[in-house]
Amino acid sequence: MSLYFGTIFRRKSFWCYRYLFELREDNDACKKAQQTGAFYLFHDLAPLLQASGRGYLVPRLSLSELEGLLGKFGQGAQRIEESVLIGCSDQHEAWFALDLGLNSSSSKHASLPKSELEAELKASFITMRKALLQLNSMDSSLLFTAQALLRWHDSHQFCSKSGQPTIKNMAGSKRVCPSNKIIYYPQMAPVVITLLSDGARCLLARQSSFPKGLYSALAGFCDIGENVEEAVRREVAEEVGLDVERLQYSASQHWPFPNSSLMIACHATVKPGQTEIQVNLRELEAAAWFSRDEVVTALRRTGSTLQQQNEAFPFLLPPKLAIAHQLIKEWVEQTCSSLTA
Ligand SMILES: NC(=O)c1ccc[n+]([C@@H]2O[C@H](COP(=O)([O-])OP(=O)(O)OC[C@H]3O[C@@H](n4cnc5c(N)ncnc54)[C@H](O)[C@@H]3O)[C@@H](O)[C@H]2O)c1
Ligand SMILES: [Mg+2]
Repeated sequence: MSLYFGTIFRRKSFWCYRYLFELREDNDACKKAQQTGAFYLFHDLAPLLQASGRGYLVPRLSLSELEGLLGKFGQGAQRIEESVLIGCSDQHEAWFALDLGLNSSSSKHASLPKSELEAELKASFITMRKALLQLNSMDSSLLFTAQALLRWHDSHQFCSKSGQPTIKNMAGSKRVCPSNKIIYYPQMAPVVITLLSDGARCLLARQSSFPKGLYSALAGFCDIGENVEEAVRREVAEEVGLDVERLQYSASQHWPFPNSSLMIACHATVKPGQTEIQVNLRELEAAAWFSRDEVVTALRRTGSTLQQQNEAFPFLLPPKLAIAHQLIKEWVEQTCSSLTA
């Protein structure tokens, strides 16, 4: 079993994109790639991690190590066909993810006992929410992809038209209904996330489910038929009763919660003088304008974790991995340069 320190996930090369495309299209090539590939393990959608100092390392198994492990638990190599392709290295080492703890109704294989697996692997299956606060951006990106794909396969075992079990291709990039040939592809839900500014202040809000003191940018799922601009205007109006004046795209991020979302992050401004917030209490617990100084102080306190949270720090911002954090940081930098210009 080898351990990675997060140096594996960076922008893919041209060859890597082409290789992954080939593996998705060709079941035999994908099966062959498993022989020299590496496997990331999950148990009921929780990734296998190994505590190291203040963070986690992500263990990976070779095919022979995985076969040995399955053998110890009385399962054959056929189980490996449930794995999904999640990436590759520039040296064409393919990476797969396999969940040994899902209890799918159509799976031929039983879920393996978590604590025995953990003892055997000398590592633990940690929920993604817990791991999120301590993983680096490279590892988290790969694990988010893996979890999203594994979750999608688990919940798309049957054709919604015929009711028959669907069949996964080797890479796990699609499922097909054998009776009517309908092809199902993994899906993400588009979500807009907007940092609203009145020039001097930015608007942050919190839901009652957030950790104590945590405020974030306004977020909301796109409605069917909406474009990004419409979704931003609607969400801002629905949640805080304000009109968006100018809108600027910033960046995007795949986010695993609650299922699999594509977060589309934007900066927006309100018309000068039109800043009175009407909080929609069905959606939010609170929303308020924060000055640049207040945000700068809160950013200084926000590491990659929320561990500092306590009574002495009433105002917290999302962790570094969240795109909300990046939006807020960008706004601080922009207001700083406009102040000095
Ligand atoms: N990465 C980040 O920085 C960041 C920051 C804030 C929020 N988020 C994510 O954005 C997501 C959306 O924000 P929100 O909760 O304010 O959304 P929201 O304002 O649209 O409110 C959520 C409600 O929308 C409805 N809804 C409509 N389509 C849905 C779908 N496809 N899936 C689930 N619910 C749907 C449900 O009734 C749900 O209760 C959250 O789940 C959160 O994880 C990410
Ligand atoms: Mg919302």
